[in-house]
Amino acid sequence: MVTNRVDSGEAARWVRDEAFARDQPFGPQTLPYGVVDPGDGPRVAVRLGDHALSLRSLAGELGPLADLVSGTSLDPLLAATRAEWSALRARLTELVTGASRPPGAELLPLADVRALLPFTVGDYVDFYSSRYHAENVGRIMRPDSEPLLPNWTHLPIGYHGRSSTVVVSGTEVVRPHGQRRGTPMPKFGPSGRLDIEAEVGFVCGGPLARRVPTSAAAEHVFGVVLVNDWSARDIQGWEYQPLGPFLGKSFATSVSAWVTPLDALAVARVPVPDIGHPRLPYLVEDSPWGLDLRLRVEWNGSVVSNPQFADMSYSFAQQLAHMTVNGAVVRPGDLFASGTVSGPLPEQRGCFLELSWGGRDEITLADGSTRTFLEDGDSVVVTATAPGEDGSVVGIAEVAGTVLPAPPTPWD
Ligand SMILES: O=C(O)/C=C/C(=O)CC(=O)CC(=O)O
Ligand SMILES: [Ca+2]
Ligand SMILES: [Mg+2]
Repeated sequence: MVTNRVDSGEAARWVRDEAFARDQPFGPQTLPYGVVDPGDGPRVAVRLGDHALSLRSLAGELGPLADLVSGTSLDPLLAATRAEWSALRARLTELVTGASRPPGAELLPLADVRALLPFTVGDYVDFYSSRYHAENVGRIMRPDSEPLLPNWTHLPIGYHGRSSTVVVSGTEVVRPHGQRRGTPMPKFGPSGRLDIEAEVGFVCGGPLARRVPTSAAAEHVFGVVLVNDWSARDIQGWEYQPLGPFLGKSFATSVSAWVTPLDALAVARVPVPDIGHPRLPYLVEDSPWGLDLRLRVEWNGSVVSNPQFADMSYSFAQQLAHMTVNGAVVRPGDLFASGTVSGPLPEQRGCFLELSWGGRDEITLADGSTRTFLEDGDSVVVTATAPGEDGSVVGIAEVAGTVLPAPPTPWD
């Protein structure tokens, strides 16, 4: 039995003040959705400071909207409409900023719950929409060619990934085995160049649709998560031509446990950098907007990079329009990632391939140790913040992971 941990009788507001301060990244201006299990089963919740507020426990206050959040995943909520998402958020904002506690409201310390993968991941796509990342990777991996191929400025390059290996923040990541370059035979064994990619993921919702125009993208995107697209660069470097990444990226992709609704990011809208030439009509937006999300990458507790999502060259509306322009459908639960977020400055690079320039330059961590790629036992945490209303800060929940050693080779 879960006890209700809110002490009654607190003045003014029914939730502890520290969860409410407007400069807290997870105050009432944020209210991201997730699924937590305190030990007696999962329930949908919103994060408030360092607590999870169970929405099942607020059913009596939510009217017909309660059905969207009374189960054990966000799937029914994602399958609803933007009007319902906005109505639910408005009602929750009222409830969490109210003076008195709704009867039975269950507020659980995050330290006492397990946060689960909050929705069933449908199709997973990974884009490549940072010009800085694409140019850097081109220079590192293909030093004798132009860094950008001619198609890059005309379409958001992407590939279809593996949704069954999308895992929630905190899940340990096992170093993968695979083939890498070797003469006369390729080598096989644990990856020696395990890397991360700091990205922003868009969680789809709303009615099933195809050929989504840029103007309708917000009807089909519920919110955002942070993504770490773990990448084995030696496996990738040998296998990726001509069809793109395959086993070098399909072993694990981590996402935040909390989905920040687009409605929480209204103040964070920023223009998308100009691509330098006209776009084809299906990629034109009246006023293309990206998001001013400021990412932070920590490697074993040392901050090694601060990528800015505002530097991305394609908006999520253009990515969704492109993904569906051929008649492919988008469904609730589909996830598309932005591509590695990198900026013009070295300290804004969103992967270790770039930060170490292909393994050439060592990165020094706070404990004095040096790295190029990940070692067993290393941990990476990516966090982000965005500007919110009235000078507040909106937090985008962390995506964290620790590397476990590779198991024995399959024939050992
Ligand atoms: O071959 C290349 O240029 C590199 C491709 C990637 O690493 C693909 C990828 O995951 C794209 C990204 O996250 O930006
Ligand atoms: Ca990626
Ligand atoms: Mg991956």
